[in-house]
Amino acid sequence: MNVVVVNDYDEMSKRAASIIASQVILNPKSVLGFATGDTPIGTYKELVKIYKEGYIDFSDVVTFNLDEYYSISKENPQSYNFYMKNYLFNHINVKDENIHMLNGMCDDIEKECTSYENLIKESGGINLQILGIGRNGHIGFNEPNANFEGVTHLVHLDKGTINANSRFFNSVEEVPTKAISMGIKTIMSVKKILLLASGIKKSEAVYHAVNGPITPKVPGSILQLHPDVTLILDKEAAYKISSRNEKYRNLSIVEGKK
Ligand SMILES: O=P(O)(O)OC[C@H]1O[C@](O)(CO)[C@@H](O)[C@@H]1O
Repeated sequence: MNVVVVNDYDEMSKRAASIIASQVILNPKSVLGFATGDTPIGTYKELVKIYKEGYIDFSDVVTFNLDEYYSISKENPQSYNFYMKNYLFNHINVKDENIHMLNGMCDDIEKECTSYENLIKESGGINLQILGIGRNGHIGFNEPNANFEGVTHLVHLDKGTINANSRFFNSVEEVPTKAISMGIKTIMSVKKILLLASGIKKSEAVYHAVNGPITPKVPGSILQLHPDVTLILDKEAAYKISSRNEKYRNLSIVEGKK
């Protein structure tokens, strides 16, 4: 695992956006995997900025998203479909037909999951997957005790995740209790992973993902077995790995582009 520590959220976002931009510049037909949540919002804003400056062309890029709440319509402002349009897709020249998002209102979940897996395979596989990490160590919506062999499937959300995500809803009762998510096996089959984490609340999860035993109790720990993972952490998210593990004690702070 390649661990990069930057000062703060803004630097994390700029650095992540420049990695995604380079991927697209080097391979305009890239297949990108996107995440949602608070963490990548700044990255998407930076990416839109780079696009508006004329440096990147998304017209041949294909996208897949990690997950979607079940059952929620794509027009619902709490949906990840809405989020992606709002923060990214409405502002860049990615083609609608190249955007793939899970349908949180599908009638047949099994069919939805199988066809999503097939679409990923037909696209040639994901070149670069952006990941966040939950406070409980989840990646995508693969909650603790997730099956490491799992592909896209219906997930029952953990109480901790429901509570953490209630900040996006009017009340905790409104948070969906289920979601459809790429599985751990789907995530592990991508070519390159960029995991972003910011803030002290992520510090424990990051520590266990990077330094702990590889265990379904911390789904993110499986990433230790992936051949090409870069973590971009701000100082707070890196706090526990750098204070508890000699190997990471002297991680240098990489100055982001101002
Ligand atoms: O960035 P946040 O809001 O802390 O969420 C962490 C992770 O949880 C999810 O929202 C669940 O999929 C991810 O998209 C995200 O990376």
